Amino acid sequence: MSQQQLNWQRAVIKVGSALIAPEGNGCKTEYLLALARFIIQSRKQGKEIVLVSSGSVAAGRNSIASSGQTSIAEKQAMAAVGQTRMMANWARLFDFPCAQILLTHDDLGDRQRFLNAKNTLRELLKNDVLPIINENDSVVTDELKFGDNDNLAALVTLVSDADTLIICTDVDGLYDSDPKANKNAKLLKQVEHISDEIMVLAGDSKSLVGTGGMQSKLRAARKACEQGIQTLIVNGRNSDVFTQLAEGANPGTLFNAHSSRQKAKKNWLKNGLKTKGSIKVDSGAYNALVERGASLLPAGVLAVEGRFEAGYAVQIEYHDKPVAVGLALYNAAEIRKLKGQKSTHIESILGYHNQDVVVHRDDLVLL
Ligand SMILES: Nc1ncnc2c1ncn2[C@@H]1O[C@H](COP(=O)(O)OP(=O)(O)O)[C@@H](O)[C@H]1O
Ligand SMILES: N[C@@H](CCC(=O)OP(=O)(O)O)C(=O)O
Repeated sequence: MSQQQLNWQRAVIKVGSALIAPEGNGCKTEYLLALARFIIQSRKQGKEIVLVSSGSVAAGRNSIASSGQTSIAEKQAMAAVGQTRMMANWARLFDFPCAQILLTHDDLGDRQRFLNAKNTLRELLKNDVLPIINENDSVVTDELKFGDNDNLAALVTLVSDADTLIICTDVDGLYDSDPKANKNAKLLKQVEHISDEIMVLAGDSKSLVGTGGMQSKLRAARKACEQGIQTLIVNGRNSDVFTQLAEGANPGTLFNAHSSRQKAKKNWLKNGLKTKGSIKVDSGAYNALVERGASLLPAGVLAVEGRFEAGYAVQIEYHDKPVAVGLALYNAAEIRKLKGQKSTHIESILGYHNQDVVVHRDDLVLL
Protein backbone atom coordinates (compact mmCIF):
# COMPACT_ATOMS: atom_id res chain seq x y z
CA MET A 1 0.00 0.00 0.00
CA SER A 2 1.19 3.49 -0.84
CA GLN A 3 2.37 5.56 2.12
CA GLN A 4 1.10 8.78 0.61
CA GLN A 5 -1.71 10.23 2.72
CA LEU A 6 -4.63 11.31 0.57
CA ASN A 7 -5.81 14.80 1.11
CA TRP A 8 -9.06 16.04 -0.35
CA GLN A 9 -11.92 18.42 0.32
CA ARG A 10 -14.36 17.99 -2.57
CA ALA A 11 -14.55 14.72 -4.49
CA VAL A 12 -16.51 13.45 -7.44
CA ILE A 13 -17.20 9.74 -6.92
CA LYS A 14 -18.13 7.78 -10.04
CA VAL A 15 -20.02 4.55 -9.53
CA GLY A 16 -20.26 2.09 -12.44
CA SER A 17 -23.26 -0.02 -13.43
CA ALA A 18 -21.39 -3.08 -12.13
CA LEU A 19 -22.02 -1.80 -8.57
CA ILE A 20 -25.57 -0.47 -8.97
CA ALA A 21 -26.97 -3.35 -10.99
CA PRO A 22 -24.42 -6.16 -10.68
CA GLU A 23 -26.57 -8.69 -12.50
CA GLY A 24 -27.49 -6.25 -15.23
CA ASN A 25 -31.23 -6.24 -14.57
CA GLY A 26 -32.42 -4.21 -11.60
CA CYS A 27 -30.81 -2.26 -8.74
CA LYS A 28 -29.16 -3.76 -5.69
CA THR A 29 -27.76 -2.08 -2.60
CA GLU A 30 -25.29 -4.88 -1.81
CA TYR A 31 -22.27 -2.97 -3.12
CA LEU A 32 -23.48 0.47 -2.15
CA LEU A 33 -23.68 0.18 1.63
CA ALA A 34 -19.98 0.64 2.39
CA LEU A 35 -19.76 3.51 -0.09
CA ALA A 36 -22.82 5.16 1.46
CA ARG A 37 -21.21 4.91 4.92
CA PHE A 38 -18.06 6.51 3.53
CA ILE A 39 -20.10 9.34 2.02
CA ILE A 40 -21.94 9.94 5.30
CA GLN A 41 -18.71 9.88 7.32
CA SER A 42 -16.87 12.19 4.91
CA ARG A 43 -19.71 14.72 4.94
CA LYS A 44 -19.65 14.68 8.75
CA GLN A 45 -15.97 15.69 8.52
CA GLY A 46 -17.00 18.69 6.41
CA LYS A 47 -15.94 17.20 3.07
CA GLU A 48 -18.11 17.57 -0.01
CA ILE A 49 -19.15 14.87 -2.43
CA VAL A 50 -20.78 14.79 -5.85
CA LEU A 51 -21.84 11.38 -7.16
CA VAL A 52 -21.80 10.41 -10.82
CA SER A 53 -23.91 7.28 -10.99
CA SER A 54 -24.32 4.92 -13.92
CA GLY A 55 -26.87 2.15 -13.92
CA SER A 56 -30.07 3.56 -15.39
CA VAL A 57 -30.06 1.23 -18.41
CA ALA A 58 -29.22 -1.84 -16.35
CA ALA A 59 -31.74 -0.86 -13.66
CA GLY A 60 -34.56 -0.58 -16.20
CA ARG A 61 -33.65 -3.55 -18.38
CA ASN A 62 -36.19 -5.95 -16.84
CA SER A 63 -39.14 -3.63 -17.59
CA ILE A 64 -38.65 -3.21 -21.34
CA ALA A 65 -39.09 -6.10 -23.74
CA SER A 66 -36.13 -6.64 -26.00
CA SER A 67 -35.41 -9.52 -28.31
CA GLY A 68 -31.84 -10.10 -29.38
CA GLN A 69 -29.67 -7.00 -29.59
CA THR A 70 -31.13 -4.09 -27.65
CA SER A 71 -32.06 -1.17 -29.93
CA ILE A 72 -31.27 2.46 -29.09
CA ALA A 73 -34.95 3.20 -28.46
CA GLU A 74 -35.21 0.21 -26.12
CA LYS A 75 -32.08 1.32 -24.24
CA GLN A 76 -33.45 4.85 -23.92
CA ALA A 77 -36.71 3.47 -22.57
CA MET A 78 -34.76 1.28 -20.10
CA ALA A 79 -32.89 4.38 -18.96
CA ALA A 80 -36.16 6.27 -18.44
CA VAL A 81 -37.51 3.51 -16.17
CA GLY A 82 -34.17 2.74 -14.55
CA GLN A 83 -33.16 6.31 -13.69
CA THR A 84 -35.95 6.74 -11.13
CA ARG A 85 -35.18 3.31 -9.67
CA MET A 86 -31.52 4.11 -9.42
CA MET A 87 -32.26 7.43 -7.68
CA ALA A 88 -34.68 5.72 -5.27
CA ASN A 89 -32.01 3.13 -4.53
CA TRP A 90 -29.54 5.86 -3.54
CA ALA A 91 -32.11 7.94 -1.66
CA ARG A 92 -32.97 5.14 0.73
CA LEU A 93 -29.35 4.91 1.84
CA PHE A 94 -29.24 8.50 3.12
CA ASP A 95 -31.24 10.62 5.53
CA PHE A 96 -30.24 13.84 3.75
CA PRO A 97 -31.74 14.88 0.42
CA CYS A 98 -30.33 13.67 -2.90
CA ALA A 99 -30.70 15.70 -6.11
CA GLN A 100 -30.77 14.39 -9.65
CA ILE A 101 -28.97 16.19 -12.48
CA LEU A 102 -29.12 14.71 -15.98
CA LEU A 103 -26.65 16.16 -18.47
CA THR A 104 -25.83 15.91 -22.14
CA HIS A 105 -22.57 16.85 -23.81
CA ASP A 106 -24.31 19.83 -25.34
CA ASP A 107 -25.14 21.18 -21.88
CA LEU A 108 -21.52 21.47 -20.84
CA GLY A 109 -20.43 22.81 -24.24
CA ASP A 110 -22.76 25.79 -23.89
CA ARG A 111 -21.35 28.55 -21.65
CA GLN A 112 -24.68 29.57 -20.18
CA ARG A 113 -25.77 26.01 -19.42
CA PHE A 114 -22.30 25.15 -18.09
CA LEU A 115 -22.64 28.11 -15.77
CA ASN A 116 -26.16 27.07 -14.74
CA ALA A 117 -24.93 23.56 -13.94
CA LYS A 118 -22.08 25.09 -11.92
CA ASN A 119 -24.42 27.39 -9.99
CA THR A 120 -26.87 24.57 -9.31
CA LEU A 121 -24.13 22.33 -7.95
CA ARG A 122 -22.80 25.13 -5.78
CA GLU A 123 -26.26 25.72 -4.27
CA LEU A 124 -26.83 22.01 -3.69
CA LEU A 125 -23.51 21.61 -1.90
CA LYS A 126 -24.13 24.77 0.14
CA ASN A 127 -27.41 23.21 1.27
CA ASP A 128 -25.85 19.84 2.16
CA VAL A 129 -27.73 18.05 -0.60
CA LEU A 130 -25.99 15.15 -2.34
CA PRO A 131 -25.95 15.77 -6.12
CA ILE A 132 -26.27 12.58 -8.19
CA ILE A 133 -25.42 13.04 -11.86
CA ASN A 134 -25.97 10.81 -14.86
CA GLU A 135 -26.07 11.27 -18.60
CA ASN A 136 -29.55 12.12 -19.89
CA ASP A 137 -29.67 8.75 -21.66
CA SER A 138 -33.30 8.89 -22.76
CA VAL A 139 -32.78 11.87 -25.05
CA VAL A 140 -29.15 11.86 -26.20
CA THR A 141 -28.08 10.91 -29.69
CA ASP A 142 -24.58 9.73 -30.47
CA GLU A 143 -23.33 13.21 -31.38
CA LEU A 144 -24.46 14.62 -28.03
CA LYS A 145 -23.19 11.78 -25.90
CA PHE A 146 -20.38 11.92 -23.39
CA GLY A 147 -19.96 8.32 -24.43
CA ASP A 148 -19.44 6.95 -20.99
CA ASN A 149 -19.79 8.10 -17.43
CA ASP A 150 -16.04 8.03 -16.74
CA ASN A 151 -15.69 10.90 -19.21
CA LEU A 152 -18.76 12.61 -17.74
CA ALA A 153 -17.25 12.31 -14.24
CA ALA A 154 -14.00 13.94 -15.41
CA LEU A 155 -16.00 16.90 -16.73
CA VAL A 156 -18.08 17.06 -13.56
CA THR A 157 -14.88 17.52 -11.51
CA LEU A 158 -14.41 20.76 -13.49
CA VAL A 159 -18.01 21.91 -13.20
CA SER A 160 -18.09 21.20 -9.48
CA ASP A 161 -14.58 22.50 -8.87
CA ALA A 162 -13.58 19.26 -7.14
CA ASP A 163 -10.02 18.41 -6.16
CA THR A 164 -10.33 14.62 -6.42
CA LEU A 165 -11.97 12.05 -8.70
CA ILE A 166 -12.67 8.56 -7.33
CA ILE A 167 -13.76 5.99 -9.92
CA CYS A 168 -15.35 2.93 -8.30
CA THR A 169 -15.43 -0.19 -10.42
CA ASP A 170 -15.27 -3.99 -10.09
CA VAL A 171 -11.47 -4.44 -10.16
CA ASP A 172 -8.87 -3.20 -7.66
CA GLY A 173 -7.44 -0.54 -9.96
CA LEU A 174 -5.23 -0.43 -13.05
CA TYR A 175 -3.28 -3.64 -13.68
CA ASP A 176 -0.40 -4.13 -16.09
CA SER A 177 -2.85 -6.20 -18.16
CA ASP A 178 -6.55 -7.07 -17.91
CA PRO A 179 -6.86 -9.05 -14.64
CA LYS A 180 -9.86 -10.91 -16.01
CA ALA A 181 -7.82 -12.23 -18.90
CA ASN A 182 -4.50 -12.66 -17.07
CA LYS A 183 -4.49 -14.01 -13.51
CA ASN A 184 -0.85 -12.96 -13.04
CA ALA A 185 -1.63 -9.31 -13.82
CA LYS A 186 -0.06 -6.91 -11.32
CA LEU A 187 -1.79 -3.94 -9.73
CA LEU A 188 -0.13 -0.55 -10.21
CA LYS A 189 -0.44 1.38 -6.93
CA GLN A 190 0.62 4.77 -8.18
CA VAL A 191 0.95 6.40 -11.59
CA GLU A 192 2.86 9.68 -11.78
CA HIS A 193 2.06 10.44 -15.37
CA ILE A 194 -0.52 8.86 -17.69
CA SER A 195 1.76 8.34 -20.66
CA ASP A 196 0.89 6.49 -23.86
CA GLU A 197 2.65 3.43 -22.40
CA ILE A 198 0.20 3.52 -19.47
CA MET A 199 -2.78 4.02 -21.81
CA VAL A 200 -2.06 0.79 -23.71
CA LEU A 201 -2.16 -1.29 -20.51
CA ALA A 202 -5.96 -1.15 -20.56
CA GLY A 203 -7.57 -3.92 -22.55
CA ASP A 204 -10.93 -3.44 -24.21
CA SER A 205 -12.86 -5.93 -22.07
CA LYS A 206 -15.67 -4.68 -19.85
CA SER A 207 -17.73 -6.06 -17.02
CA LEU A 208 -21.12 -7.64 -17.83
CA VAL A 209 -22.89 -4.28 -17.63
CA GLY A 210 -20.11 -1.70 -18.05
CA THR A 211 -19.86 0.68 -21.00
CA GLY A 212 -16.45 2.25 -21.05
CA GLY A 213 -14.02 -0.35 -19.73
CA MET A 214 -10.59 0.49 -18.32
CA GLN A 215 -9.62 2.52 -21.41
CA SER A 216 -12.30 5.09 -20.73
CA LYS A 217 -11.27 5.25 -17.07
CA LEU A 218 -7.70 6.05 -18.09
CA ARG A 219 -8.86 8.72 -20.54
CA ALA A 220 -10.97 10.25 -17.76
CA ALA A 221 -8.08 10.05 -15.27
CA ARG A 222 -5.77 11.75 -17.78
CA LYS A 223 -8.27 14.55 -18.37
CA ALA A 224 -8.71 15.10 -14.63
CA CYS A 225 -4.98 14.92 -13.81
CA GLU A 226 -4.25 17.52 -16.51
CA GLN A 227 -6.67 19.83 -14.70
CA GLY A 228 -4.81 19.34 -11.42
CA ILE A 229 -7.27 16.78 -10.05
CA GLN A 230 -5.85 13.64 -8.44
CA THR A 231 -7.70 10.50 -9.50
CA LEU A 232 -8.17 7.07 -7.92
CA ILE A 233 -9.52 3.89 -9.46
CA VAL A 234 -10.75 1.58 -6.71
CA ASN A 235 -12.76 -1.59 -6.27
CA GLY A 236 -16.19 -0.46 -5.09
CA ARG A 237 -17.23 -4.04 -4.43
CA ASN A 238 -14.74 -4.35 -1.58
CA SER A 239 -16.03 -2.65 1.57
CA ASP A 240 -12.52 -2.46 3.04
CA VAL A 241 -11.65 -0.01 0.25
CA PHE A 242 -13.88 2.61 1.85
CA THR A 243 -12.39 2.04 5.30
CA GLN A 244 -8.99 2.69 3.77
CA LEU A 245 -10.20 5.74 1.88
CA ALA A 246 -11.66 7.13 5.11
CA GLU A 247 -8.22 6.69 6.71
CA GLY A 248 -6.61 8.65 3.89
CA ALA A 249 -4.94 5.58 2.40
CA ASN A 250 -4.84 4.64 -1.28
CA PRO A 251 -6.70 1.34 -1.67
CA GLY A 252 -6.37 1.11 -5.48
CA THR A 253 -4.44 3.00 -8.13
CA LEU A 254 -3.64 6.64 -7.49
CA PHE A 255 -2.96 8.91 -10.47
CA ASN A 256 -1.15 12.03 -9.38
CA ALA A 257 -2.30 15.41 -10.66
CA HIS A 258 0.04 16.74 -13.36
CA SER A 259 0.03 20.28 -12.01
CA SER A 260 -1.49 22.22 -9.14
CA ARG A 261 -5.23 22.86 -9.32
CA GLN A 262 -4.63 26.62 -9.23
CA LYS A 263 -2.14 26.51 -12.10
CA ALA A 264 -4.42 24.35 -14.25
CA LYS A 265 -7.40 26.55 -13.47
CA LYS A 266 -5.45 29.68 -14.37
CA ASN A 267 -4.42 28.11 -17.66
CA TRP A 268 -8.01 27.06 -18.38
CA LEU A 269 -9.46 30.48 -17.58
CA LYS A 270 -6.79 32.40 -19.48
CA ASN A 271 -6.03 30.17 -22.44
CA GLY A 272 -8.78 27.57 -22.59
CA LEU A 273 -11.60 30.07 -22.37
CA LYS A 274 -9.78 33.24 -23.51
CA THR A 275 -10.68 36.40 -21.62
CA LYS A 276 -13.25 38.53 -23.42
CA GLY A 277 -13.15 41.74 -21.39
CA SER A 278 -12.08 43.26 -18.12
CA ILE A 279 -13.55 44.53 -14.89
CA LYS A 280 -11.80 47.37 -13.06
CA VAL A 281 -12.12 47.22 -9.30
CA ASP A 282 -11.60 49.61 -6.37
CA SER A 283 -9.13 49.20 -3.50
CA GLY A 284 -11.71 47.52 -1.22
CA ALA A 285 -12.43 44.83 -3.80
CA TYR A 286 -8.73 44.45 -4.60
CA ASN A 287 -7.92 43.83 -0.93
CA ALA A 288 -10.84 41.44 -0.53
CA LEU A 289 -9.72 39.39 -3.54
CA VAL A 290 -6.03 39.36 -2.78
CA GLU A 291 -5.97 39.22 1.01
CA ARG A 292 -9.15 37.35 1.88
CA GLY A 293 -9.65 35.23 -1.25
CA ALA A 294 -13.16 36.67 -1.45
CA SER A 295 -15.58 36.78 -4.39
CA LEU A 296 -16.00 39.99 -6.40
CA LEU A 297 -19.12 41.90 -5.36
CA PRO A 298 -20.80 44.48 -7.63
CA ALA A 299 -20.04 47.14 -5.00
CA GLY A 300 -16.31 46.95 -5.80
CA VAL A 301 -16.69 47.31 -9.59
CA LEU A 302 -15.56 50.66 -11.06
CA ALA A 303 -15.84 49.97 -14.80
CA VAL A 304 -16.30 47.21 -17.36
CA GLU A 305 -14.53 46.94 -20.70
CA GLY A 306 -15.40 44.74 -23.66
CA ARG A 307 -18.46 42.68 -24.52
CA PHE A 308 -18.96 39.30 -22.94
CA GLU A 309 -21.78 37.00 -21.99
CA ALA A 310 -22.27 35.40 -18.60
CA GLY A 311 -19.99 32.37 -18.33
CA TYR A 312 -17.07 34.01 -20.16
CA ALA A 313 -13.66 34.54 -18.63
CA VAL A 314 -12.76 38.12 -17.74
CA GLN A 315 -9.66 39.83 -16.46
CA ILE A 316 -9.93 41.73 -13.19
CA GLU A 317 -7.78 44.88 -13.02
CA TYR A 318 -6.72 47.23 -10.27
CA HIS A 319 -5.10 50.53 -11.31
CA ASP A 320 -4.87 49.16 -14.87
CA LYS A 321 -2.83 46.14 -13.69
CA PRO A 322 -4.29 42.63 -14.20
CA VAL A 323 -4.73 40.99 -10.79
CA ALA A 324 -6.99 38.01 -11.47
CA VAL A 325 -9.03 36.09 -14.05
CA GLY A 326 -12.44 34.63 -13.39
CA LEU A 327 -15.77 33.56 -14.83
CA ALA A 328 -18.32 36.37 -15.07
CA LEU A 329 -21.71 35.48 -13.62
CA TYR A 330 -23.48 38.32 -15.48
CA ASN A 331 -22.85 39.76 -18.94
CA ALA A 332 -20.85 42.97 -19.55
CA ALA A 333 -23.89 45.24 -19.96
CA GLU A 334 -25.41 43.90 -16.73
CA ILE A 335 -22.21 44.36 -14.74
CA ARG A 336 -22.03 47.96 -16.01
CA LYS A 337 -25.48 48.53 -14.54
CA LEU A 338 -24.47 46.82 -11.28
CA LYS A 339 -21.17 48.66 -10.73
CA GLY A 340 -20.87 50.22 -7.29
CA GLN A 341 -24.22 48.79 -6.19
CA LYS A 342 -25.11 46.63 -3.20
CA SER A 343 -25.87 42.96 -3.98
CA THR A 344 -29.33 43.41 -2.46
CA HIS A 345 -30.15 45.78 -5.35
CA ILE A 346 -29.36 43.28 -8.13
CA GLU A 347 -32.98 42.17 -8.47
CA SER A 348 -34.39 45.69 -8.75
CA ILE A 349 -31.70 46.78 -11.23
CA LEU A 350 -31.73 43.75 -13.54
CA GLY A 351 -35.21 42.41 -12.94
CA TYR A 352 -33.74 39.09 -11.84
CA HIS A 353 -31.18 37.86 -9.38
CA ASN A 354 -28.84 35.01 -10.14
CA GLN A 355 -25.95 35.29 -7.67
CA ASP A 356 -24.92 37.94 -5.12
CA VAL A 357 -21.48 38.17 -6.67
CA VAL A 358 -20.15 39.16 -10.06
CA VAL A 359 -17.31 36.60 -10.02
CA HIS A 360 -17.35 33.75 -7.50
CA ARG A 361 -14.10 33.02 -5.67
CA ASP A 362 -14.23 29.34 -6.77
CA ASP A 363 -14.04 30.50 -10.39
CA LEU A 364 -11.30 33.05 -9.86
CA VAL A 365 -7.52 32.83 -9.75
CA LEU A 366 -5.04 35.51 -8.84
CA LEU A 367 -2.36 36.33 -11.38
N1 LIG B 1 -5.29 -3.17 -17.39
C1 LIG B 1 -6.50 -3.34 -16.81
N2 LIG B 1 -6.60 -3.19 -15.47
C2 LIG B 1 -7.79 -3.34 -14.85
N3 LIG B 1 -8.95 -3.64 -15.48
C3 LIG B 1 -8.92 -3.80 -16.83
C4 LIG B 1 -7.69 -3.66 -17.55
N4 LIG B 1 -7.96 -3.84 -18.86
C5 LIG B 1 -9.29 -4.09 -18.96
N5 LIG B 1 -9.89 -4.09 -17.75
C6 LIG B 1 -11.35 -4.33 -17.51
O1 LIG B 1 -12.07 -3.12 -17.21
C7 LIG B 1 -13.25 -3.49 -16.48
C8 LIG B 1 -13.89 -2.28 -15.78
O2 LIG B 1 -14.55 -1.44 -16.71
P1 LIG B 1 -16.18 -1.39 -16.85
O3 LIG B 1 -16.67 -2.76 -17.11
O4 LIG B 1 -16.51 -0.34 -17.85
O5 LIG B 1 -16.62 -0.98 -15.39
P2 LIG B 1 -17.73 0.06 -14.82
O6 LIG B 1 -19.08 -0.55 -15.06
O7 LIG B 1 -17.36 0.13 -13.37
O8 LIG B 1 -17.53 1.37 -15.53
C9 LIG B 1 -12.74 -4.54 -15.54
O9 LIG B 1 -13.75 -5.40 -15.13
C10 LIG B 1 -11.60 -5.24 -16.33
O10 LIG B 1 -12.00 -6.48 -16.85
N1 LIG C 1 -25.47 6.45 -18.47
C1 LIG C 1 -25.44 4.98 -18.54
C2 LIG C 1 -24.12 4.41 -18.12
C3 LIG C 1 -22.97 4.67 -19.02
C4 LIG C 1 -21.66 4.11 -18.46
O1 LIG C 1 -20.59 4.68 -18.71
O2 LIG C 1 -21.75 2.97 -17.70
P1 LIG C 1 -20.51 2.41 -16.79
O3 LIG C 1 -19.38 1.94 -17.70
O4 LIG C 1 -21.12 1.29 -16.01
O5 LIG C 1 -20.07 3.52 -15.92
C5 LIG C 1 -26.47 4.40 -17.55
O6 LIG C 1 -26.82 5.05 -16.56
O7 LIG C 1 -26.87 3.25 -17.77
